Amino acid sequence: MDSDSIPVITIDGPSASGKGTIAQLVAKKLAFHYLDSGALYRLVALSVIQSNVDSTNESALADIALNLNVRFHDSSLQLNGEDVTNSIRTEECGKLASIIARQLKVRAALLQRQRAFRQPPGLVTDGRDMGTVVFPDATLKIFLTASAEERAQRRYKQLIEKGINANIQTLLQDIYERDARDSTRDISPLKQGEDTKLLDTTSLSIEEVVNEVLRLYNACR
Ligand SMILES: Nc1ncnc2c1ncn2[C@@H]1O[C@H](COP(=O)(O)OP(=O)(O)O)[C@@H](O)[C@H]1O
Ligand SMILES: Nc1ccn([C@H]2C[C@H](O)[C@@H](COP(=O)(O)OP(=O)(O)O)O2)c(=O)n1
Repeated sequence: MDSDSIPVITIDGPSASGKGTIAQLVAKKLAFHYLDSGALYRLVALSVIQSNVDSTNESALADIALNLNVRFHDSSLQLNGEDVTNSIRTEECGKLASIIARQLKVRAALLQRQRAFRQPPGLVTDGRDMGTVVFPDATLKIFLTASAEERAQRRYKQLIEKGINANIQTLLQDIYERDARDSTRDISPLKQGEDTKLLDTTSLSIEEVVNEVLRLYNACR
């Protein structure tokens, strides 16, 4: 099966819209592979935090991105053999990832690694530019969103459940800032492509969203 014929579902959208949750559940239902592209940017950010490399040194960050020693195993993540599953989920890491993600060399260094996840029988992947840049020929492209207030509530609940300290007002401000940074950058901005289905999940349950994505996928195969 050549790579172009391997089905891909892309789920792009702003922070805490539910992309990762929905993508993982859809991948499980279809027995497809799953790629959390945001985790790659977060791993670069974590490497910067841990090594205090200058986050404006684009070439140094591109080297880090190119040589990430990462292992994805179900829902856990190892960087250089160390479990960083929760360490990358802090808002500090998410914010730095968003700042670093504006750099062309970092994005270029992660592109082939992301595309290598396209393996039989198929791939479900979430991020900001999966349908617009990484997999432009994806079988189904979804833009998943929700109100900023709902997304702040979801992220707050999620972080507290992970034992990570959080403040709802700070989270809401972080979400507004991250939304603006990710959608106004020059390179690979977060946007709904013309061939992309909009799914506003503000008032939908996880199950309703998963069922809608599966319905859309079955309708376009
Ligand atoms: N439709 C939904 N309704 C309520 N909670 C949701 C919904 N979708 C996702 N969540 C929850 O919101 C939180 C953030 O979801 P996540 O998948 O991490 O978002 P993203 O990957 O877009 O940042 C998770 O705790 C998840 O369980
Ligand atoms: N495909 C992607 C994925 C993430 N990024 C950047 C921009 C995002 O704010 C950060 C973190 O992404 P991530 O999806 O982990 O963030 P959320 O879980 O949506 O809060 O990385 C990107 O530029 N392109």
